[in-house]
Amino acid sequence: MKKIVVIGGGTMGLDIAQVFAKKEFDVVVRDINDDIIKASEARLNKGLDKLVAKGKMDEAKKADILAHMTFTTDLNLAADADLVVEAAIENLDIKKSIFAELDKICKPETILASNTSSISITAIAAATQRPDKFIGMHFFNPATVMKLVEVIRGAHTSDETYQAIHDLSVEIGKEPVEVNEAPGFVVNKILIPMINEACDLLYTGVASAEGIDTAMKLGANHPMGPLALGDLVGLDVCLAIMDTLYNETHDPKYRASLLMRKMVRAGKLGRKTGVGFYDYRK
Ligand SMILES: CC(=O)CC(=O)SCCNC(=O)CCNC(=O)[C@H](O)C(C)(C)COP(=O)(O)OP(=O)(O)OC[C@H]1O[C@@H](n2cnc3c(N)ncnc32)[C@H](O)[C@@H]1OP(=O)(O)O
Ligand SMILES: NC(=O)C1=CN([C@@H]2O[C@H](COP(=O)(O)OP(=O)(O)OC[C@H]3O[C@@H](n4cnc5c(N)ncnc54)[C@H](O)[C@@H]3O)[C@@H](O)[C@H]2O)C=CC1
Repeated sequence: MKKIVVIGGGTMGLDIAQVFAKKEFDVVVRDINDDIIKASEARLNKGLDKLVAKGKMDEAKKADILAHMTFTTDLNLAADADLVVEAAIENLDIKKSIFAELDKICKPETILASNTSSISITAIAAATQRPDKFIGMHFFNPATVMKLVEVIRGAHTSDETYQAIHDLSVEIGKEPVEVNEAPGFVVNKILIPMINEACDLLYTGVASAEGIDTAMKLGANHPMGPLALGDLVGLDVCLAIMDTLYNETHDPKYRASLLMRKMVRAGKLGRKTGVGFYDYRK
């Protein structure tokens, strides 16, 4: 495997691309317009500069990573890719339309992977003529730091495709866990309802945001509190995951918190919009 295309240069796409580029794969990041692509490239430069300033990376490695990355709005650059990892927004119809197009553009051997947080791999794969070469490759935020990759088999994923993505995950320094398709897979089935519960605690006035987060940090030894984590993930992503869990199971325990939905409607998505449960604009 040599050339990898990442669809979406947002929170996850940019970090995933960086992980591959660090291991010297040729990576293309594709997003929908020039402004977003420029902002994504600027975020990459800023992030790498920070690592250099902290002495965690030297200038030569930074230059090497940049040399392995291309930013574009042109999906046709995926024609000769060995792998495409999609990290666009958490919406089935959008993912299906992206993969229907990729299926026509990419060479027949290209593996198509989605970084979806919760959506059925089988449902997305149905937009293509190659469901055997379709798989979930689910990274965790921040993807440059978190060790896990959930490797998710859809109904038609071949063993060959599974093995290729398992081996690639090991090659980039991650720890793969094999997962059979189910809404939310493993981590998000547990983690996102916890964030949802934290929203309800805040909504019902049981404790302040700081109080809830401090309680979970000190009482459960979590590295960050659930509300701060919701802000890191993005409340739009959390809400999309809760809605998938609910719509797939109709189990009321997965009903999204009214506060979470209200905040998404208000555009308070967390770090990416500058405001969520906390204010990041300073
Ligand atoms: C929604 C989904 O589908 C799935 C998901 O992703 S769910 C979310 C999963 N993620 C989590 O649960 C994250 C929980 N939080 C954590 O693990 C930690 O708070 C954290 C890794 C984010 C930060 O860790 P921390 O110890 O508080 O901060 P810090 O000391 O600054 O960072 C630890 C290391 O990560 C690095 N780091 C932190 N954030 C980083 C980033 N965004 N980019 C690059 N490096 C980063 C730091 O440089 C540091 O590296 P060293 O160990 O080499 O010094
Ligand atoms: N935020 C998180 O913590 C995690 C998110 N995910 C999943 O990763 C995916 C991306 O999430 P985020 O990066 O958080 O979202 P984001 O909102 O930060 O970024 C999404 C990006 O996709 C772009 N995009 C939308 N349509 C596109 C298209 N047709 N082609 C190319 N780019 C397109 C948007 O312009 C945006 O830049 C989602 O499926 C999400 O569920 C998975 C793991 C963790």
